[in-house]
Amino acid sequence: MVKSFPYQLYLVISEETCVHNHFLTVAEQAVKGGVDLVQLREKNTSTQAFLQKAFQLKEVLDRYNVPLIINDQLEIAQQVEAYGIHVGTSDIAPTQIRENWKNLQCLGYSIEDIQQLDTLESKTADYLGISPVFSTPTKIDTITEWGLNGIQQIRSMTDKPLVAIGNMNIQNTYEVIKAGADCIAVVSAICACRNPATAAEQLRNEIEKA
Ligand SMILES: Cc1ncc(COP(=O)(O)OP(=O)(O)O)c(N)n1
Ligand SMILES: Cc1ncsc1CCOP(=O)(O)O
Ligand SMILES: [Mg+2]
Repeated sequence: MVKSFPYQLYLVISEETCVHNHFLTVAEQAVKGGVDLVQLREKNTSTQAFLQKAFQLKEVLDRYNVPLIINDQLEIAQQVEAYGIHVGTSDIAPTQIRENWKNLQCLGYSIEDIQQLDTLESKTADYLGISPVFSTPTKIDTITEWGLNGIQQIRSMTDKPLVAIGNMNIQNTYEVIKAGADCIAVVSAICACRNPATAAEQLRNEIEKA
């Protein structure tokens, strides 16, 4: 379990969302621009291809001491010795993950409705993903669009680190941090840009203003 969560700019990446550059280039440039945590989220690849990408990405991130989180897939996360895993309500439960991965360092769990906060699964997580803060075409199978009020409400109910995800960009980062998020997570705001380093730098500046 992580004792602290010093991360503020979290890149959630897949090969298909990287429009202009190879995903490994995007990850490296984003880290140079200020990303301090990266999640590999491959939804449309075979297990074998996911595993290969995870090894490749870990090799890049290790050079910069940036931790790797794997989306959904416990076996892949363990095989690549990732820093952690992120799961949601339709995935393997956090309590089950803890039982099966003894030296897991960081477990992220998506919060999709307010009742979930008062569950053992949420309490087992190291950070909570506010999912989504704003609706986004990148993930359409969502339940609650939390908005700024939702962040404030969740902030008042838990001391866990809160990661804001869903249509996060340089226009809304400042207010989302002010509302109580500790970290922002992005796909398109970095992966769809021609210059991932500049995109990350601009997001970082907004975080630091708050
Ligand atoms: C940081 C972060 N927050 C939320 C999510 C969404 O996870 P989940 O609800 O399991 O949905 P999928 O990503 O699996 O489609 C996330 N991946 N990362
Ligand atoms: C993975 C995920 N979980 C909640 S919203 C989302 C997608 C965020 O993508 P974008 O940053 O492009 O809106
Ligand atoms: Mg999931």
